[in-house]
Parts: sequence; C-alpha cells; structure tokens
Amino acid sequence: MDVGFLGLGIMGKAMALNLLRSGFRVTVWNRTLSKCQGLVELGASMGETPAAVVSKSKYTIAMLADPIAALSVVFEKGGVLEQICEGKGYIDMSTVDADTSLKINEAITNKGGKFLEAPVSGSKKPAEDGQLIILAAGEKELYDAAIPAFDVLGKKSFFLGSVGNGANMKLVVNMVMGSMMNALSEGLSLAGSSGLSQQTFLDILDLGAIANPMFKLKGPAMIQSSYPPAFPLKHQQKDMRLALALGDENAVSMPVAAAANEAFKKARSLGLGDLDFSAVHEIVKVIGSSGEAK
Ligand SMILES: NC(=O)C1=CN([C@@H]2O[C@H](COP(=O)(O)OP(=O)(O)OC[C@H]3O[C@@H](n4cnc5c(N)ncnc54)[C@H](OP(=O)(O)O)[C@@H]3O)[C@@H](O)[C@H]2O)C=CC1
Ligand SMILES: O=CC(=O)O
Repeated sequence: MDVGFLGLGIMGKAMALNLLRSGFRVTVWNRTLSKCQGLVELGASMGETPAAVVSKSKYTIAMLADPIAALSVVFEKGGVLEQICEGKGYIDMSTVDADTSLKINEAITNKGGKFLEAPVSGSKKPAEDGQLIILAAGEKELYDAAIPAFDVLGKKSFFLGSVGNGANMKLVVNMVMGSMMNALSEGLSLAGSSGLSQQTFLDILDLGAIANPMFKLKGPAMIQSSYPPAFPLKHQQKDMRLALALGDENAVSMPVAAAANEAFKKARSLGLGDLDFSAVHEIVKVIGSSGEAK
C-alpha cells in the first residue's frame, strides 16, 4: 500500500520506519528536508512538498509538532489541500486541539478527501516498538482502511466517533500525565531534602498502588538529572495549555493541571523545552531550595 508520511521528528521517524519495514511503500516529507535522507536510504521515496506526497499516496499520515505546524502543512502553498481529492485519505496523528482538527477536517472533506484524527499515547520507545495507543476519530471508512497501518504502529487503536473526540481524549490523558510528572518531581525532591534515598522512594512507589511505567522509566534518570528527549518538554507544555483551554470551555476547574502547566512554562522559559518533559524536575528542585538547585 502507498502511504505518505509528513513530519519526521522523534515520533514520525520511528513510525515511518516501522511502516517501511512492514512492507508499505512510503513517501516522506519533512520541513527540514535533509531529515528525509535516512529513510530514503532505507527505501522510502521523498516528496518535495506535502502536496507532492499526497499526489503519490492513497493515504497520507502526519505527525507534526503542534497546531501551527498541523495547519501550515495543510493550508500553506505546497500543502496537502492542493492534492487531496476523492479517493484519498488524510490522517493527522499530531497532538492538537479539537478546533485545529475540525478546521482540517472541513477543508479536506470540502475537497472530497476523507479525514481522520489519530493522536497517539506512548512515547519514543513505544513508537519504535510499534506499541502506540491510537485515539482515532472522524471518517469510519478511513479508520477501517487504516487498520493495517495502525496495526504496525500501535498495540491498540480506539475509534472514538466524530472529529474532536480523539484530540480531546489525548489532551485529557496528557493533562493527567503532566500533573503526575510534577507530583513525581516533588516527591523526589522532598525525599532527597528529607535525607531519604530517592532510589528507595522509587522502589517503594513501584511496589504499591501508584506504580506505573512512567515513574519506573523516568525516575532513575531524574535522580541523575538526565533528560534525553523522548517526549520534549515544549510539547508537554503545549498539551497542558490545550487541555486547560478545554477545561475553560467546559468550566472544569483544574488547579492541579494549572500548577503543572506553570512549572512546564517556567522550564521552557529557562531553555529546557527541547529536553525530555521530566526536565521539569529542574524547576521543582529550584523552587524546593529557595533558588538554589540541589
Ligand atoms: N515524543 C513523544 O513522546 C510523543 C509526541 N506526541 C506528539 O506527536 C507530535 C510530534 O512529536 P515529536 O515527534 O516528539 O516532535 P518533534 O519535535 O521531534 O518533531 C516535530 C515535527 O514537526 C515538524 N514541524 C514543526 N513545526 C513545523 C511547521 N511549522 N511546519 C511543518 N513542520 C513542522 C518538525 O519539522 P523539523 O524537523 O523541520 O523541525 C518535525 O518533523 C507532537 O504533536 C507531540 O505532542 C505524541 C505522543 C508521544
Ligand atoms: O504524548 C506523549 C506520550 O507519551 O503519550
């Protein structure tokens, strides 16, 4: 099957590679075109623009940074809209808000194409291992057609109904994740400041009711102040911002998420946006010691 892939960042590169390895004929595009080279060497074709990719592909998948990127790849010169038409599908797997997704849906369907939003839960390693959780919504026919690709990319896919539900579900999930990361950071800092072993604290967490893969994976690296980017902090802050906007719309009070968002914003302002989102720990450490990092 011919599949297009737009956006070869941390996630997109791993996902496009899995499709290629599984026998899909993949045409790739990335804003920084040089990043296509590695996949081209492994057998992918390259399109010079998103439109060129869509013209060659029955289905085109996008995995882009944020709403600005998702909109620009569709609407700008050389964008998806120039070539999308009846018989073609566009699947946006980026994490964006429902409004962004609805705008893209309207434009694609006005041209006769089919649209599916399909953000994913799971980070760099699940993307590499084809173990993502796919939160799809939109055109059911396109969802059914995309199942062979989703089976390569993920361990489970959900069809959540109309466009917007996938985006919103992803934001709710990541809002919880961002708050939990802040709680873990505070716990590590409090344990350390109280003279307790941070590793023993993690071991105890891991045996109890609040054990989870994220604490287990990120905790030991956080103790070492090591934050190689799997899920960039700037994207987690974007997700908190969009989730808080969803809370505003629905008059849902979310003081915990709002505080977490402030910590991620502070981390961004200190230049930590390209590190892993666990780098928010640096902020908690600073706050915890009255200005002096411990
Ligand atoms: N990393 C993770 O663990 C997860 C990420 N996500 C979500 O997936 C999406 C991608 O994440 P990730 O791969 O980590 O992000 P990266 O920052 O690694 O990659 C972002 C991609 O978006 C492209 N891009 C950025 N701005 C624009 C623009 N204005 N126009 C066109 N392309 C643009 C980048 O191109 P260029 O190379 O030229 O900069 C790059 O291909 C995000 O929405 C993120 O929230 C979801 C689940 C997990
Ligand atoms: O969006 C990030 C993730 O880990 O899921």
